[in-house]
Amino acid sequence: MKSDHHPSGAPWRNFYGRFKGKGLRKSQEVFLDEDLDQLSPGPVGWDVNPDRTPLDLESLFGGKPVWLEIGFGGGEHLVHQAASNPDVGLIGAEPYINGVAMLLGKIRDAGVGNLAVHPGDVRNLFDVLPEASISRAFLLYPDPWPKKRHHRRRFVTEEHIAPLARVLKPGAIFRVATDIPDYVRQTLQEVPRQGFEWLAETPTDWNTPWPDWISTRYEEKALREDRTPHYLTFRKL
Ligand SMILES: C[S@@+](CC[C@H](N)C(=O)[O-])C[C@H]1O[C@@H](n2cnc3c(N)ncnc32)[C@H](O)[C@@H]1O
Repeated sequence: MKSDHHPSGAPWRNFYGRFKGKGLRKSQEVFLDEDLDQLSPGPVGWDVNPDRTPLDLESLFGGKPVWLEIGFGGGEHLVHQAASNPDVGLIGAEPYINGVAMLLGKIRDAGVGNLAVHPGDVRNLFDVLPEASISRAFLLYPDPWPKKRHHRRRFVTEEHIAPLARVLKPGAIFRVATDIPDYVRQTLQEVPRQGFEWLAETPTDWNTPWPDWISTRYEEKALREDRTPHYLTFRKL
């Protein structure tokens, strides 16, 4: 069933138009318009594809394996992975408009061309990604929703993980980082229910970062506030 998380179904330019005068500096607005026009392969997702034709990842990335980062925040990890893995195509999804602006600056500085942006809710992207098309997914410091009555809004619930599981290839890796012990609990409970196994010793233990890790803005904040990062690795069955 198709979900409908972006009510207007408007083209991406209108999506940005809605943010004009709402916290973005003028230079960032221009920057977004110009850079998204020039960005190769450009924005993806059904906001730019209201007919929801499945994305042709072959023509987007020339047959490279495709990795997905969900909620890339300021984009530091996404650009790092794109720069370190030129033989991979990266897609990042993030509805936070200032985050998209920050990412575009980093893409420009790093000069990476193997990165596509979905400037919106990843659920809209799931609707247009072909089944078993993604080789790796990252969920880094997802919104914690600390109150018990809000736990069902967390990303690691069936609503999000079932469509993620659909688009991942069998054997694909799904990495989750969080500094919230109760988020670890819920992740270990919910993710395996959707057809994943936890690789408890990858990396060596859950307090050791992955070898290719760079810290994100939220991880830096957690460390400053004395919270301990946890790194969980799952494999899609
Ligand atoms: C706590 S921040 C972490 C940002 C970044 N990953 C980091 O570690 O610095 C969580 C991010 O997830 C994004 N997010 C929340 N729900 C999302 C969704 N459904 N699709 C895509 N991104 C989402 C938020 O906008 C926010 O930027």
